[in-house]
Amino acid sequence: MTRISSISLRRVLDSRGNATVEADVLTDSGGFGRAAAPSGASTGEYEAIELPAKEAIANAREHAVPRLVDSVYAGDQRAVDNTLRAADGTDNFSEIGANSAVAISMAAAKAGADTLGAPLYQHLGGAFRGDNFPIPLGNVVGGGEHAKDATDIQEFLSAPVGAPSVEEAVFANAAVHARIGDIFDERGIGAGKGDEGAWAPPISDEEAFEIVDEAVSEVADEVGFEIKFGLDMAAAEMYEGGAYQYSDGEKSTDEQIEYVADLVEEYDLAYVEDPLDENDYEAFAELTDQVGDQTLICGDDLFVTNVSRLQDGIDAGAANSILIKPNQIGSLSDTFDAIELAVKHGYKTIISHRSGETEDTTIAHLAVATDADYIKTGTVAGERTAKLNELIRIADDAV
Ligand SMILES: O=C(O)[C@@H](CO)OP(=O)(O)O
Ligand SMILES: [Mg+2]
Repeated sequence: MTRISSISLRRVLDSRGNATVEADVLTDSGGFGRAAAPSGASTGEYEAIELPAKEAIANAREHAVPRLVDSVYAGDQRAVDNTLRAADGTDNFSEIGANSAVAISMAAAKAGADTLGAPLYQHLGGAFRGDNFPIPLGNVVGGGEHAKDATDIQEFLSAPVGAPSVEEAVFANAAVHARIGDIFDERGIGAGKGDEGAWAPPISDEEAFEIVDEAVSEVADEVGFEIKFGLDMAAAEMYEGGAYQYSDGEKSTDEQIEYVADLVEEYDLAYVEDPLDENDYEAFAELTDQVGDQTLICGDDLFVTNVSRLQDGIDAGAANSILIKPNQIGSLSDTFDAIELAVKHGYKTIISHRSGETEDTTIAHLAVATDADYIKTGTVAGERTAKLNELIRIADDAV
């Protein structure tokens, strides 16, 4: 029996030192699941609403917990998530908070898996999952909203596209991160780290491109397989007054499209996330038309893991891949719906962490369960390695 017998909610720390929501779900037969909500800094305008942790917990205790306990089966994910939606009563979880909702949704999934004695990825994805692994995109240099006085572009991402195993891919990204640290030392550049553990150097984007390119090719030579790199431009954060604001001037939308297309060409980029503003489907479509056969153009703030925004993108031909963040939409069922729609229309899927994270490893299981093409979950910091190490364990059949 997987009927939920109790739900506890508490405030815990995230990696930025902010409060977030952790949920424990217990079932009649002793199944147990624990999960915590992550939190974004460069959040999309259309994301589900994160409430202050105390408020989210109080509201979920009042509205959601009584509806779930003794009534809903933890193994029945749709029922759990429909109950969360009904208890909330809004379309963006602004009543109980997407942070409470996603923590309960993920904890229920883990309790369901525990009751079955199955690993989470198998409970979510079925018996035939566990052989295919996503390519990890590793944030190695960054700035934007994740670090002050660093690059304009939010994330430079190592992409070990030729790695023969997930383990080798994870170690390749760590080697790229380390090599970049050495290059900074050689050049006398003092760099701290941003919210996700990437280097946050006080250099221009241009210099960052040159350094990341050098590090990636050196490590590729060492390990003997292909490593490319990509970007999260988080361009909605730069878009102000009808133009993209860079430290050395602004670019119109047409100039931004040309700039990104040139970067794809020059650096053979594997991936470009949010190169344009979150409201500009048309510009996304134009760029996708120009370079979509050479690289992934990914919508994060553009789609916010939301099926209706994704459908608009599909109709417009905007992007060819989607970033998937369960807390952007608030439940695992909604997350699965977005993935299913993406796959149906040939969009690649990238399961992603947030800049504020905990030691929770749900997204590693989600990526394997859904056969995702990529996972973006950092490179070195503990809350990032929690997910990367979990992928290695899943590959080793040790979860
Ligand atoms: O923009 C992003 O893709 C994410 C994760 O890297 O950042 P944040 O969680 O701050 O939105
Ligand atoms: Mg992003």
